Amino acid sequence: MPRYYTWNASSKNFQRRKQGDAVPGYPDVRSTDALGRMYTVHPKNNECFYLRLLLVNVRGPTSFESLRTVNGVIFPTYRAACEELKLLENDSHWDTTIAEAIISASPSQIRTLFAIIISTCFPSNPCNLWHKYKDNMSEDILHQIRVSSRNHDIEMNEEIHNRALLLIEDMCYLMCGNLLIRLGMPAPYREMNDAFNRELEREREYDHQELDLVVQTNVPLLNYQQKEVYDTLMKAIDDENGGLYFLDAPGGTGKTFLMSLVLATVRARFNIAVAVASSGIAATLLEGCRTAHSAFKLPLNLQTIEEPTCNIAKHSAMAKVLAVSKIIIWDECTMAHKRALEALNRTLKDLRNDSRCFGGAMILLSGDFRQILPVIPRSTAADEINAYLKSSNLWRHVKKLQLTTNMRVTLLNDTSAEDFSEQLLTIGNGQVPVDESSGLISFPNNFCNFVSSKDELINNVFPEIISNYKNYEWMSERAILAAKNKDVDDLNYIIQNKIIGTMHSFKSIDCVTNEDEATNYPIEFLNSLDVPGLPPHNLRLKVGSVVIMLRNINQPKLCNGTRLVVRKLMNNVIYATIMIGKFKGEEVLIPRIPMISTDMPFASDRDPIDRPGGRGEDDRFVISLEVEKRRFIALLTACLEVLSHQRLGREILSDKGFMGTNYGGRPFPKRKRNVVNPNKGLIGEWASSYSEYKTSYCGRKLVITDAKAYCEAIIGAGSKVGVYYWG
Ligand SMILES: Nc1ncnc2c1ncn2[C@@H]1O[C@H](COP(=O)(O)OP(=O)(O)OP(=O)(O)O)[C@@H](O)[C@H]1O
Repeated sequence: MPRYYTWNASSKNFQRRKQGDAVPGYPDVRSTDALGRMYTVHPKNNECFYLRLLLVNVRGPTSFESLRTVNGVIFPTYRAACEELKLLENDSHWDTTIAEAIISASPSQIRTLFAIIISTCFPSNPCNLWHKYKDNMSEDILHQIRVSSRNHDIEMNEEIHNRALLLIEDMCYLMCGNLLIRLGMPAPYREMNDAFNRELEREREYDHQELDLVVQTNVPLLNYQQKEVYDTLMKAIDDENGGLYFLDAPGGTGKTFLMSLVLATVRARFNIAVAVASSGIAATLLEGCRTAHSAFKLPLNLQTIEEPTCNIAKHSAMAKVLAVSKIIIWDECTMAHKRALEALNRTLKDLRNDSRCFGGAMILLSGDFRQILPVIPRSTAADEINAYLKSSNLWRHVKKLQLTTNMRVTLLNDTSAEDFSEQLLTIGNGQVPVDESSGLISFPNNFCNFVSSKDELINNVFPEIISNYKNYEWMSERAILAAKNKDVDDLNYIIQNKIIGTMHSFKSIDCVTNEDEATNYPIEFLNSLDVPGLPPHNLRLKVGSVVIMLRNINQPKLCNGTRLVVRKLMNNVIYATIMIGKFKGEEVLIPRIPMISTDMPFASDRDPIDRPGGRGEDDRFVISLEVEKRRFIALLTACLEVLSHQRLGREILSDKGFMGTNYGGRPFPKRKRNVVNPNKGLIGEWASSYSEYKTSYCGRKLVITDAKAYCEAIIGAGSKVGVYYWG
């Protein structure tokens, strides 16, 4: 429109341009290269909002009617057309999700899908869904009853539905810690089966004979070091004096083997042993293991709380479990924030009414500090060091146990594997010389096969992918890791194109949860953001694509890091087969899931999966972007990082009212250079003169590397500030 027309403010209409280039064939028409900008519309302005949504999503519409036409059907309203195009979230979505699933899924798969939906997706009327599909979710129970009673005339009844509800409630309790009644569902009738004691029962319902057999078979296999550690731990458990132990062992030395054996020994004696891990994927390696955050109900914002505690009520089932457990094992603890361990310490003291360290409980930490330290977004190396376990006051109580013999190498008897493991240890121990000018290290020549291009890398890792991609065993053995999301996207794109089949596109539905902010954040802007921890707005998948879950939705089966291969793609559900771990080969259904990013001031909903390469293909569903005023500094950081268009950045900031050439009334400092905040390191380079900052910074996207620290350094923490965005 602006190309051919200008707005006449006095007559309030558009008029043809009088200036500009002549348009061949139209003597009176002139055009310019002006770009049009659509007004943002508040969602309450219903049809206008949906019309705008269609305008930014439908390509090449020729009329308003063609905008409302989807797959040849003309819809009566813009809203209906948006719904058909899956641009809007609505409650019927969950209905269609289950309707799609029941075509080919088993009743137990449908129950799991239903439990995931009501635990994580918050449908407004879960009861209706239950009543509509309860028969589909109970068919296997009816079948079992018919077989066991040898009576095929038994019909579906309340008792059978109740059994299905009990199974769903158990799953929901593990997924989100809530009973069905709290999720808007009818409460199942439990006789002796008190829901409160479920947690305790779960920790006790192991096959003790099987565990005994594991212990008898594996204890004689332990090598000398492992046996020594095993005996020390078992003696400490028997003495019941508690203690904090750290099993320091590099990869392959048999940590998992040993810890599994300790867990089996304690559980075989009808005692409780709690196993947790810092990451979902590590949790899949130990029997009955969960993530530490979920089991201990740790706060998510550990970085900002000085003295956190676990969110476990003293009379809850989990409190009982922790109070009577003989040992608590925490795998990959080296990735945990020190405050997580401190929170556990405080909570255990309280729950066990014991002022000793960890309330006198026996804690076994395991991990390898050569591997990944706690990940703290937008932090410096110093922040990570400050957050890791060794900098906690509790560390002085640690009794160290060590394993050094690499069992993988010993068992394989492979000298090249031995060399590789030694090289890894040398790097991990910091013994490889660092190049002083670049701060980088060089790999030894025989460290690995070096390649010169992405194509060569792909061909080496995925040779003959066209004929091999259906072989899940082959696919599960290989992956390419990349440090940057952009590289992951590029690699995924190339690899997916090599797979035969139709590419399906799953687009997220992004919105601001606070409707008042809706006009400040147009949907196309939200779509353009690439938020850490969330899948891309347009997730493209093929049957055969390898994906990685980004969220723990059904631990330990479906957790952050689980690799799956896509078997079937439907509009609302993905059928996938688990490729690794204890549940390898199991088929699962993954619905679209609302996701809210805690990493940024955005709340975003997307499906949690990742493509071959590393980051994880999620099909994201709804991104609700929540911007809180008190977190606007973080938003600024986000804007500075993600906006590639200066004008857009400038407008957003000015729309919010934090635009200006000074900060909180103070003039912009011009004289300092390389300002260093003692806590944050270098936070930005300041110009020495007005003309220098005008010329050298003009048009740069990332003048400020850490907006929060920057603002705090200038006018103090917590102050209201505005950051001028030069453009
Ligand atoms: N004593 C043992 N007897 C037989 N096999 C063993 C023994 N110890 C370890 N293994 C085997 O060696 C391999 C490596 O052990 P494990 O996975 O427990 O090591 P890890 O220290 O946990 O390694 P990572 O840190 O890489 O996960 C496994 O296949 C395990 O079954």
